[in-house]
This record gives sequence, C-alpha cells and structure tokens, in this order.
Amino acid sequence: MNSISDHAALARSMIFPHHSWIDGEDYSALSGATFDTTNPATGELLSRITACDNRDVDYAVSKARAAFDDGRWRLLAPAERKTILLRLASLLEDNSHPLAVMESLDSGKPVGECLAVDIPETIHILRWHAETIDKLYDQTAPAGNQAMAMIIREPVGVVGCVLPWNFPLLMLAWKIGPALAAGCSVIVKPAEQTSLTALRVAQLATEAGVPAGILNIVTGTGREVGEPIGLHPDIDMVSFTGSTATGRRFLRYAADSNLKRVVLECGGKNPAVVLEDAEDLDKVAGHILNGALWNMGENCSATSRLLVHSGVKDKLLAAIAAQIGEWKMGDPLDPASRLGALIGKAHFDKVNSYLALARAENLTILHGGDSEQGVCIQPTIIDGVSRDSAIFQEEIFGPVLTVTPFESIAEAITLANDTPYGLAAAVYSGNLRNALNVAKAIRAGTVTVNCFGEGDASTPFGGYKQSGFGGRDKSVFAHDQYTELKTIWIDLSAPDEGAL
Ligand SMILES: NC(=O)C1=CN([C@@H]2O[C@H](COP(=O)(O)OP(=O)(O)OC[C@H]3O[C@@H](n4cnc5c(N)ncnc54)[C@H](OP(=O)(O)O)[C@@H]3O)[C@@H](O)[C@H]2O)C=CC1
Ligand SMILES: CCCCCCCC(=O)O
Repeated sequence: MNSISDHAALARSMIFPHHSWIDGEDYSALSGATFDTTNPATGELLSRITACDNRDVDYAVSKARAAFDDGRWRLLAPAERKTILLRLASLLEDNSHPLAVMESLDSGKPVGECLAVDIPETIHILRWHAETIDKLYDQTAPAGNQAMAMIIREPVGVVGCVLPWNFPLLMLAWKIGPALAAGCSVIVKPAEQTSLTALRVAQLATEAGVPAGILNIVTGTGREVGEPIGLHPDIDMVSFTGSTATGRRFLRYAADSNLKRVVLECGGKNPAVVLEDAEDLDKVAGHILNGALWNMGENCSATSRLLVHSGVKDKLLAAIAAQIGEWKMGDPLDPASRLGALIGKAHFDKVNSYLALARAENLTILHGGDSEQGVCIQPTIIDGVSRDSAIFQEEIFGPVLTVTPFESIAEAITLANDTPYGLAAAVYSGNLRNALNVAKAIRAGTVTVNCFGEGDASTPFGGYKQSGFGGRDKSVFAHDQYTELKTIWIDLSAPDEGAL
C-alpha cells in the first residue's frame, strides 16, 4: 500500500490539466477567461482552468454533431468500439494511482477511498458497458406471417452530461459508459470544483482510439456552460446528476428549447430502517455509520436518517457510539483517513447551518456537531429529530446522521416515505417477510436489506419522486437513456396478397 509520503510526492510532481478538451485536443475558451480550482483540504491552487461560455458550447456541439453524423463512432463495428473502450479502461487502470491522487486533491476525498472505490468502480463501469456493445440484441415484434417488425435501437445523438462534484470520475463513467457504448457523441460539463480527472480521462480516451469529437469536456460554470447545454437546439438529450433545484432547471431548458430528452438523478434523504427484530446490532451499527458517513456524507444515496424501533434504539446507539471513533478524519492524502474535507466553503457553511439549526431546535447532539480546521466537519449524530424538522426533510450532504424512533412497522414506513425524495433506503430485520414488506412499501429506487450500498454495474440506479426523472444510470437499463427505439416494418406477404 502507498504511504502518505508516496501520495504527497506524486501530488508534487503532478501536472494538472487546464484546457477544455474538444474535438480530440486541448481547447481554450474564446473569451480567454479562466477559473481557479483549489484543493479543498488546503486551499492550495491546483490549476487555472479555461472558463467556457455559450460560444464554446456551440463550438463543441458543432464538433460533436459532425462526429455523430459522419458515423466515425456509431458506425464502427461493435467489436471495434468495444475494443477501444476496453483499451480506455486499461489505460485508466495503468493510471490508477495518479488518478486517485488527482481526484483526492481536487475533491477532498480520502485517497484510500479513491484507490479502493472510485477508480476501480470507474474502470469496472466502463468495462461493463463496453462488454455490452457486442452482446445486446435488438428484437422483432410478434407481427404475424405477413410482415416482419424489427425493433432496433439507435444512438440518441449528441448527449450533454452535466456532472456533480461528489463522485467526479464515477459519475463521468456512469454517464459516458452507456452513452459511448450506444454510439452517441458526448459533451461533458464537469462540476466547476472537480474538472481535473474528467479532462485526464478525455486525454486517455483519445489515446485509446476514441475518435475526435466523440468525447468532449467543456469546463466552466453552471450558468455559462450548463445552461447553454440545457438550451442547445442541437443537443438531443441531457443526463444530469446533482441537486433537485438544478435538475428542475433542465426540464425548463428542454421545454424552452427543443424538447430534448432529460434524465435527472437528483438528491436523496434516505432512511435506514432498523426493525425491532434486527439481528447483530454491532454489524448493523457498522452499516449505519458507513451509510451515513462514507464520502463525508456527500452522497445522494447516503442513508442519513436512522429510523429505529424504540425497543432497540438504546442498544443500537451504544453500538454506534462504540464504532464512531473508527471514522478518523484527517489529511485526505493519509491512507488512514476515512473522512477528508468537504468540497468547499459554501457547502461547509450549508452543512454547518443545519448543525446550528439542530442547536436552535434543542435537539440532542450525541456526537460531533462541530467543524474542524478548514472545511472538515466531525461525524455528527443528532437524536430526537421529528418529521417536521428541516433536518429530517432536507438533504444536508454532510457527515450527519439523524435519529428518529418509531413504535410499529406501519409508522416506520410512513416516516421512511415522508420526504420529497425517493432515491435509496436500507432495512435491517432478522425476519425476511418483515424486511421484504418494508422494502416493497418504501418508495425508492434502491432498497438494501441487511446491508448498505449502491449495488453493482449490473443494477439500475435512480430515484422515485423528486430524486429522479426520466431513466436510470448503470445496468442495461441505462442504455434506454441513450438510445431511440425505431420500428422497421417489412412486408412479407406474397405478391398476390398485396402490401401490408
Ligand atoms: N445527486 C447528487 O449526487 C448531488 C446532489 N447535490 C446536492 O446539491 C446541493 C448543491 O450542490 P451544487 O454543487 O450547487 O449542485 P448543482 O446541482 O447546482 O450542480 C450540479 C451540476 O449542475 C451545474 N449547474 C449548476 N447550476 C446550473 C444551472 N443554472 N444550469 C445548468 N447547470 C447548472 C453545476 O455546475 P457548477 O459546477 O458550476 O456548479 C454542476 O455541474 C448539495 O448540497 C447537495 O445537496 C450536489 C451534488 C451531487
Ligand atoms: C460505488 C459507489 C457509488 C456511489 C454513487 C453515489 C451516487 C451519487 O451520489 O450520485
């Protein structure tokens, strides 16, 4: 395993990208403007990145459209496209350590997590989608003997992917994996805070053989780049991950422009429901902490609301108290750190405002509740949170777990569903019938039973209610986002029977 000094040495020697990547090469904004990207853990400047605007988006779209129309990617033999994407995955694997350090420096994530999860999962997702290219079949309809109706999938066209900062590489892979597998041209807008690894991946994609114009990275702000992508008349669809408020804007952009397809993966306020018959509360406590604290709680599927039967609450909270010390906060480049820095000052202030609210509401703060140096927040557990509190209803996106007791399974289900969101949930029970009934009653896209996690590349990810719209990320179901269905009818009737 690499030590903190290995990571720090690599960080010192690293050359950070500072251009956008359009049509297979570096690109500087026409305005010449730049924005600073800094290390949230230290405030140190990492790179001054070109700040694009609508004119640069127009340029990127023209290149992506030309690349789509001339078929340089979508018309390649499936096995050839697969080979190129597998080559990209291998290049990422070869660059795992630098990519992990770059991701950690840019986002404040612990480098150990980047090495253990973000980078290998990114590679796995790209490989998984690459493998589908020559393995998914189209269909024929039961059209009878007089005709054949073929239902084929075609790439949707030019796709805009607007990304969040919490899993910069992984969310890139969730979008471009199926989009490139489908044969689309892609324009990615990374979050302003975390553009570096997407730019590096685009360089490696070109090295792997992805043709110019197929994968473009346009850097800049939501207003200057995200909005022109949303409004662009020649972009066929947008796949977005981020806040529900910004997701809503993309629906308006589509309505105000070309009715482009919009797929949204938005916020969550996910419950972990511990029934009275839950087994092995020490193990459950470990899952609860992981669900709430992993990635500093900057995770849309974080199970940040603990709903626990009053009969097991004290025992579970004692088990949580015994384990919370394992969540060591520290330098993101220290492999021992499980919690690093939040993404930046504005987000830190937002998370802190909820802690202030907890104090104003006289809630019991069992652990943490304070900030540390820089933009770090201690793992925090707040007890006695009622369903009408903003702390129960709103996405905090920090290492904060709320605790709410219940007396019956019916009450647990009501509490679990009592937010505008429906992304994920966890249920803990030793009784499979109870667990399954609760899992089915919770309105969420993913429910884990006696475990926590987003699942594998093979399972769809997305939300009910205000957590999502229009489709799913990951799995073969993600291919629905990036493809159009076309029906082709062929007349099979004998000449004397006439046309269909
Ligand atoms: N579902 C999830 O995984 C995520 C949820 N969130 C939630 O959102 C909250 C706010 O975080 P924030 O970073 O502001 O999230 P946003 O939803 O605002 O950002 C996500 C992406 O949308 C872009 N964007 C922002 N404003 C616009 C706009 N007007 N038009 C088009 N694109 C836009 C951003 O650009 P830019 O980089 O310039 O901001 C970024 O690329 C967090 O506290 C958390 O609750 C945040 C991130 C991920
Ligand atoms: C393998 C871990 C996947 C984490 C995905 C989180 C999704 C999100 O926050 O949008």
